[in-house]
Amino acid sequence: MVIAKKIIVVNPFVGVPKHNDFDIVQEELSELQESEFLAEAIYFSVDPYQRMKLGNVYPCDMIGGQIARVIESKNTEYPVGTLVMGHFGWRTHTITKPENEKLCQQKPYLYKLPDFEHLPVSLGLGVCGRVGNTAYFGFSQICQPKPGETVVVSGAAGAVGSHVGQIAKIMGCVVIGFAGTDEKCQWLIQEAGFDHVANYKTADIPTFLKGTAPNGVDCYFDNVGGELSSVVLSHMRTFGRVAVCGAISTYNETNADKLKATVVQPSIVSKQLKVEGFQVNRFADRNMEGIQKNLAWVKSGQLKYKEHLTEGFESVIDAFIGLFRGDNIGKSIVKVT
Ligand SMILES: NC(=O)C1=CN([C@@H]2O[C@H](COP(=O)(O)OP(=O)(O)OC[C@H]3O[C@@H](n4cnc5c(N)ncnc54)[C@H](OP(=O)(O)O)[C@@H]3O)[C@@H](O)[C@H]2O)C=CC1
Ligand SMILES: CCCCCC(=O)/C=C/[C@@H]1[C@@H](C/C=C\CCCC(=O)O)[C@@H](O)C[C@H]1O
Repeated sequence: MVIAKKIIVVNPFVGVPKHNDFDIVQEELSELQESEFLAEAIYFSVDPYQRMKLGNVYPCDMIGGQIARVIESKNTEYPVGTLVMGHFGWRTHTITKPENEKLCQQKPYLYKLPDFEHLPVSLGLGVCGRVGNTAYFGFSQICQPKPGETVVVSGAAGAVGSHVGQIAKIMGCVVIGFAGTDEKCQWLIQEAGFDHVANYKTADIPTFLKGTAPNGVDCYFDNVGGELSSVVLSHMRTFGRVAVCGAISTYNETNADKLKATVVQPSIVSKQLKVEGFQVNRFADRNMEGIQKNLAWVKSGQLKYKEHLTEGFESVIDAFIGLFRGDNIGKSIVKVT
């Protein structure tokens, strides 16, 4: 009999998640039924949405994607040795079957990894997974960029942001990024090929934008929301497009006054902006197309990736808290064993 270790959340998060919001428990797994398989976790994904998408019943299992290997199987489509991406949560062992898709909010719930050749399988959680698809579909479909246009990316040194900026360069745009440390800004210029960057914690943002986007911003890919985004909106060009991907600056906010909308409507009306939120689930039926596109860019060297790797099952809690301290450059992942 297999005993799985899993992380549960014991109470709703208040403000930044804390270690004592979590507990580690064991679960006895039953025998495999027809069409089920047993998967063993290799890497966990660490993502901001995990702060926002738990249900109303506590304790509950922590949600999350993982790369896992099939170690026992009663499903011919998923023989022993198959590598999968699955939304199994933070747990070492999982018994599942493809039909469980209907029980999961995340789409797709489960798929076999394509052949990454010499590249690490952990890329299936980042640049060649749903995060990569967030960048690829979110930017290309929502921003509809054209060569020569000026693109601003917030959260630029993170998993999604660093990817969006590089696609924008591939598409011939001028790319401006905002990140939270000078080290991140340096990496964005030197490695990721951004044209201009600023540390949003220390820069005079209006002056920086006037200097780097004198004719205004055509596309804004927003990962953070809040005040920074209000300033960027006021620097948009007529008919600019805004892809609202996330709002991490608000996820831990407990002061209700700070969650009231800053007045952005005059910018939207006067510049006739198109502002559209999206969730990558919308593009689930094109999941493999996006992965193959990003994989090809990685293989050709046009798309660089960086992973922020933490090791050990239990350390995933600290890696998660670290997202909100800005610990990571690129994709935060945890090697489970
Ligand atoms: N719509 C969708 O389908 C999806 C949306 N998302 C969203 O995209 C965004 C980026 O996600 P992802 O790339 O995975 O995460 P990141 O890799 O960007 O990691 C989080 C980063 O956010 C920054 N950050 C943390 N707190 C704040 C704050 N208070 N204000 C501004 N920045 C902050 C930190 O960087 P720094 O040092 O620069 O502050 C931190 O490193 C998130 O908002 C997420 O929710 C992600 C996936 C799918
Ligand atoms: C106000 C809440 C905004 C949350 C925005 C956000 O981050 C939404 C994300 C999910 C998204 C998760 C996608 C990629 C995560 C990659 C790793 C993985 O687990 O596969 C998608 O599931 C729909 C949004 O809910």
